[in-house]
Amino acid sequence: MTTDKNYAADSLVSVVRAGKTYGDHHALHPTDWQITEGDWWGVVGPNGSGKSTLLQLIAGTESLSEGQISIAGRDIRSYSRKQLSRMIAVLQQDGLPAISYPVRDVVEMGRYPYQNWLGRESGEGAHVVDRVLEELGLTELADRPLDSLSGGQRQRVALAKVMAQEPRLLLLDEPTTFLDIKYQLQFMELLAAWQKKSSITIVAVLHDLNLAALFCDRILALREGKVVGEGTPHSLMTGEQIQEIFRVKPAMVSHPDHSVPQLLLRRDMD
Ligand SMILES: Nc1ncnc2c1ncn2[C@@H]1O[C@H](COP(=O)(O)OP(=O)(O)OP(=O)(O)O)[C@@H](O)[C@H]1O
Repeated sequence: MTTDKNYAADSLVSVVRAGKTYGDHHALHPTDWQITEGDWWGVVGPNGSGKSTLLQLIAGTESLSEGQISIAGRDIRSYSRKQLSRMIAVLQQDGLPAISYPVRDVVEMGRYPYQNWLGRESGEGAHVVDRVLEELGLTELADRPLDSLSGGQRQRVALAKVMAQEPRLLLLDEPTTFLDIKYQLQFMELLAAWQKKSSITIVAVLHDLNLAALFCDRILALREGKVVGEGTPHSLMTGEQIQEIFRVKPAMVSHPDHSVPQLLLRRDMD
């Protein structure tokens, strides 16, 4: 195993001058970012600011135009796809299509990185699916086809599938977009419980800044393909910085239970 010299000892992910260009358009300008193992990062920014691009580069599903990304001290390009999927799981905003597969079968697909070419797995693996179904309250739905579930239940199954994958790093791209407020909160609490138990590292692109402030340890803000802020919710979510990043003037309040900054939108009174 080759160890990369830019790798900080406690970094799970090391992003060094990493950039992505499509034609002559810089989707992501050269970016530096260190993600410490066990942290929960929120990635925020306006539409088209490069959030998904950054996530895809870390997931290894898009190739770098410049710079380097290392996962656990090794250049991402040196991993096979199967090796990467034992380390990294990705969940999109509409994590699973409404197909007629039973819930259990879908969650079992998360075990693919651990199966041999016959689709079999040795050791503990077989129990993982049962445990995950139980933890996410899906045992009773295990035999139901996915297309008979609500969008919120389906996103919970998508979470179960990535949990069954047992990754060290979970990348989420706007995972709560299609969920109502109850399911949004439930989804984030399930993530929080999982992180507490397993010290998994989480990177979540979130449009909802209030959810980001409630759940994330740290926030990375992008604008026009560049990092324009990085820090704790307290340090990043000030009225001035929100205005700088999003070009809206919010009213900021402190959450009455958790003392984190929360944002209220203001109507344009002019
Ligand atoms: N495959 C592609 N080909 C060409 N341009 C792309 C491609 N993917 C992204 N881009 C461009 O790169 C820029 C960043 O896109 P990206 O999807 O990373 O932004 P984002 O912050 O995730 O946006 P949103 O919040 O709207 O999802 C945009 O201008 C987008 O049009």
